[in-house]
Amino acid sequence: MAITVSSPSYPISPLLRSRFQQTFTITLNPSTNTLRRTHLCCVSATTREPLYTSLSKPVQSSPLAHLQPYLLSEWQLILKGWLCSAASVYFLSLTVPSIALLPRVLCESTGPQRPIKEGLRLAVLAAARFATAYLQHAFLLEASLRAANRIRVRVFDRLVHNDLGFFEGNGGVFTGDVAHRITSEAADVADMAFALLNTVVPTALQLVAMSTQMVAVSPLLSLVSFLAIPCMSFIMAYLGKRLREVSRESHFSIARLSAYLNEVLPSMLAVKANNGEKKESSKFQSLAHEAMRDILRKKKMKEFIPHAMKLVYIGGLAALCTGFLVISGESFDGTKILSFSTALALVINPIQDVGKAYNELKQGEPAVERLFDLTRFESKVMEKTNAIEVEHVRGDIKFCGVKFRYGDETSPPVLDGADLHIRPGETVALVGPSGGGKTTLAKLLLRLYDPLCGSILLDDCNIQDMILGSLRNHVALVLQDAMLFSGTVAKNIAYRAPNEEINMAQVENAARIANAHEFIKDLPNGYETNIGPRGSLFSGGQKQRIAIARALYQNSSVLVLDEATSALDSRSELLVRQALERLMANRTVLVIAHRIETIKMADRVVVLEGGKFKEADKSTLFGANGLLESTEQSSIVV
Ligand SMILES: Nc1ncnc2c1ncn2[C@@H]1O[C@H](COP(=O)(O)OP(=O)(O)OP(=O)(O)O)[C@@H](O)[C@H]1O
Repeated sequence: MAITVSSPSYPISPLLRSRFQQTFTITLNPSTNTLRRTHLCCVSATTREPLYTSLSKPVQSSPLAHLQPYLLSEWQLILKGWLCSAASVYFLSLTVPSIALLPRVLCESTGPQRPIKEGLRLAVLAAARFATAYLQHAFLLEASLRAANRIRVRVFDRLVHNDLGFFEGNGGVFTGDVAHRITSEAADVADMAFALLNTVVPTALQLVAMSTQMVAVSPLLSLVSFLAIPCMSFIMAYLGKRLREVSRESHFSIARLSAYLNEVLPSMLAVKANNGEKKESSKFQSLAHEAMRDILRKKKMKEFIPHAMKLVYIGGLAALCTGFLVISGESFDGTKILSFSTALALVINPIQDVGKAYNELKQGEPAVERLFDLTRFESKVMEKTNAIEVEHVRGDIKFCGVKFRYGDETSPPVLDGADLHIRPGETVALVGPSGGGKTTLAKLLLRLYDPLCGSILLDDCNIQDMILGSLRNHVALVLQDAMLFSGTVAKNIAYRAPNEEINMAQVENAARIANAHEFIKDLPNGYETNIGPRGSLFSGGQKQRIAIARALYQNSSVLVLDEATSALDSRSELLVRQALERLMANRTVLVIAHRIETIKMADRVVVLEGGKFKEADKSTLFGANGLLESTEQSSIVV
């Protein structure tokens, strides 16, 4: 049974809320009528294109349920922390009567011996209390940080295994937002875990110990004192709800700020070239102001809650105790009063701690939800359980009636029954109008997306039957944007190899063939030079040659090449072209061609238009009149 509800209870940023219309399909378990799964379908308000895939996991009502397994995995540290807390409370409970006795000892003793002895006893007890309290904090802090780190690692691991569609915007989450969740919000989760661990047992122990002392002095007055607690619970519940809302808003504003920075900083070239500095500064200012306002609201609320609780508790307590004392006429001696009030003060402290922990809990809840949201998207590209490892391929590629579209049925198909056979060792140049689906075809060949119908065969084996890693080992991809990572040149060329298995001889050989060795050897540390973020140290042509060296290192039988459109100077162009020719030799190559020379080099040219392939004749393509109609529309650089 499926119900579609229009008002989502699922957390979503106001930014997304304003952009997208959401539809939630809640599936009920037919036998028990209980909520089993939530399928989330987020569609664009304008195109109605789905932006989320379905949620895969049963709904867990409480963020604490998410945290539980990670905390349990740190049980040894938690146990140590709680044992230290028990010891700390034990020393505290010995300290309280000693403090109460001290004035009498001072008044009654004739020599210095007894006060010194009592003073020393108190000092030892206080030192023991502080030492055990410190160890309690240290163990619990380590447990919560380790648990949060495990969550962070797990979330990232799920994230990198998501479909490419998730990162291409179909997940409805901006990359800056993702980075914010994994860094800053995971830190909030650690604070929340610590607050919980440091409150549940230690506070309960201290409350029990101090209450016992109070009850021992005056059971009735203690009972009256505890009556103030329910007043506090109401206030705490109300303020906690408010804090949760305020906290969620502040998470969203920071996430927006982070997403903005993530977008604008790598695009500084475009900003500067378009005189956009002022515009971007004012955009940042407004987002930063929004974030500051929301954070301030959260911080004020956080500060307010423990004080409000303390005030309510002490106020209620004073009223109740005074009323009780007046009515009952009970009287206390000095020691009893001191003992009772010390214990009472030490009850107020943990109650205040409960308030603070409640703060952290309410503030951490949205962070837990947002963090675990990232693990809920289910990949559409799934590896079959009986998928096969293919050792060697000749490079025979067949696209058989491939149909594909991004989004739902309302979006137009990018490929519509496309058929193409590329024989082993053949170089096929793919041309066609911009937006015709050339890059999409490359993505399908690497199984970054699956076709809606039809199949893609590599050496007559459906790529959906192959282990994903095995397929991607046999198909190398060289993109227009070289996509280098911060790290050394060697690590970039041998990106596929684990760091410890980099074969330097192969790296150097690949670099030589790719015409990259000459400039690499002149770098300060040669192959060990750090290339800066996204290879900022290199020119466009150098980056392309490193990307070609990377593909050569991979040594796959099939090469998919999205030729760069950006023009290089003639020498650089020649070096890149030579490198490409060497890379393409003895491989099956599908090249998304943007240059006439590449088309001339190819064995065949196919035009991708209207979602289908058409064979083109090279001689007519470069006839006396120049370019054919189809190439005129395409992005061929002449
Ligand atoms: N991740 C995506 N989500 C939704 N639509 C997409 C996505 N990627 C591409 N498209 C759309 O699919 C169509 C084909 O895009 P594709 O990038 O494959 O074209 P192309 O032929 O490579 O274009 P160009 O030559 O300009 O690079 C375009 O209409 C594009 O808007």
